[in-house]
Amino acid sequence: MELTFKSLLLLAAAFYFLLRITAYLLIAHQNRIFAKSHNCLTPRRFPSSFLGLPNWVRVMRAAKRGDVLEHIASRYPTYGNTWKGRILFGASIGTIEPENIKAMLATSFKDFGLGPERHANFYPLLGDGIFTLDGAGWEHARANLRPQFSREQVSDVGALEVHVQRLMNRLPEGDGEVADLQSLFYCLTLDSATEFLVGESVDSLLSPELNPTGDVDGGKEEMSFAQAFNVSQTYLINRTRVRGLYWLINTKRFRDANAIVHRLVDKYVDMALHPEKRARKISEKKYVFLDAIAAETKDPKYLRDQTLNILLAGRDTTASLLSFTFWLLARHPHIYKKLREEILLAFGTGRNGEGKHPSFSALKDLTYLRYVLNETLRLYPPVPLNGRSALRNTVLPRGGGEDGLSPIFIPKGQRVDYSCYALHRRKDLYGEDADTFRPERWGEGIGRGWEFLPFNGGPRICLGQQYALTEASYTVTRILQKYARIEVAGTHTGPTMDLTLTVAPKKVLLRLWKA
Ligand code: HEM
Repeated sequence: MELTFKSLLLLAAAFYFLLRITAYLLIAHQNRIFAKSHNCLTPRRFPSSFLGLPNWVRVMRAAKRGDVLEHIASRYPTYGNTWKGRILFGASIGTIEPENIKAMLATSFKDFGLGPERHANFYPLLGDGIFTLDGAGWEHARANLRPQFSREQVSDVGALEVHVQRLMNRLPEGDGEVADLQSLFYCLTLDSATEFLVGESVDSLLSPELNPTGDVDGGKEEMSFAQAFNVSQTYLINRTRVRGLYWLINTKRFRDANAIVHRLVDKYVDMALHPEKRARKISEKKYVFLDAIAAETKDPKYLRDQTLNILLAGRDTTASLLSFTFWLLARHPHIYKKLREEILLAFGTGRNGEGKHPSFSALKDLTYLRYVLNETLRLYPPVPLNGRSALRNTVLPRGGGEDGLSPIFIPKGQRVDYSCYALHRRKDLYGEDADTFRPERWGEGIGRGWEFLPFNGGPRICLGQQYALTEASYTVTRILQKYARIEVAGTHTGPTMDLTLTVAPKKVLLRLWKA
């Protein structure tokens, strides 16, 4: 019998599919043996018709409405603290079980990573940096950053005072006048983070124009940086939502925004490579991250990637914490009053030479302030959604079976998502009033383990935790020293939260009174 080209092609295709099916069955068999030997049971199913397409549409609709965090959190009470389903064709596992998160971040750290998808998705903005790398690249990036966060560096509240003072100068002097604190906090954290990390501040709080959306836009390069940074991050989260199809979302707007962000960072990289171009001399006692890595390599792309990753970490997270703190305080006047009493007792009003500026160690003694910040981080963790990918076949300790108490099998390549937003609102962990802002609960012995994770845990725990808490404590203290009372101004319609890689309230429009 003579074989035509067409029949040869058909034969090859059949052989290929047979090989694929055999490989699939073999892997499924091995996985079953692995799961059985670890006593794994199947997690509860999250309904996923049509390969999870309707689930994905629901997420996209919630994102448009601005309530995607609540939408995701609403799955847990119905389907258990760990469930498995499908979203946009792929298998999806979600968990808010502290034991599982602890396994991914600490006890089985080597079995989990950020995964290749995160690297490829974030690469156009962040390149190869601490937020995109696993393994040796991550270890190196983290080792370079560690000296930046020594106690000596982090406790320098004098460096913060300059920027906080500029923020205060932009607050209204007349009693009962309105300010949008959210946009000011984004400028504050950008200014202080650039000074802290690259040795020179962008000084956005000195810009004459601050537009009300939280972006600064004064026509100068550094002014459009904030806007571009927001646009780029919105694209990154949208790319994450379409999973393996992230490469389809690569518009000119995304590329332009990335280019603007890169241009600003390149300016600092250039200064680090040519210190004679610096406007200000940096104290030799100070560790400046960018200068330290520039002494190690002259590769501008490497320097840009490392710097941009840490700027991303430093700006939005602390601005989110500050914004939500004031958003909540304005809605709970008795808590504002109690917190102010603690602050005035320790430091006075700081006005006309009366009282004093808070020191690093004295700030740490303010118990109620710590409770208020913890409670804000609990209800509104700045990084509300996170996840890890399995680097090899592995196991998570909880979620299997109807009672969810048995281990579950996680195959290599599987992503597991966790929501700190939902975890922090679990009623069995925080009580029936878990949705209520009640700082006093932090005096009742809660949140000591893996059920409170605003800064993550394990070897990849946030490096900037102390710096962020110091900046937030200092800023809250200085504002409360000055203002006796705050009130929500006007009613804001539409989505109340902005979710990119971090979450922040859309606006924090407040009226402020000095007396
Ligand atoms: C309230 C403020 C902050 C919160 C809630 C926060 C939270 C987090 C979280 C959840 C992660 C883990 C991210 C992941 O899994 O990919 C993280 C990582 C990190 N954060 Fe923060 N962060 C804050 C402020 C800062 C600041 C101000 C800096 C630096 C100036 C910083 C530096 C870092 C770095 C370098 C990492 C990466 C650690 C690693 O992968 O080894 N953070 N942070």
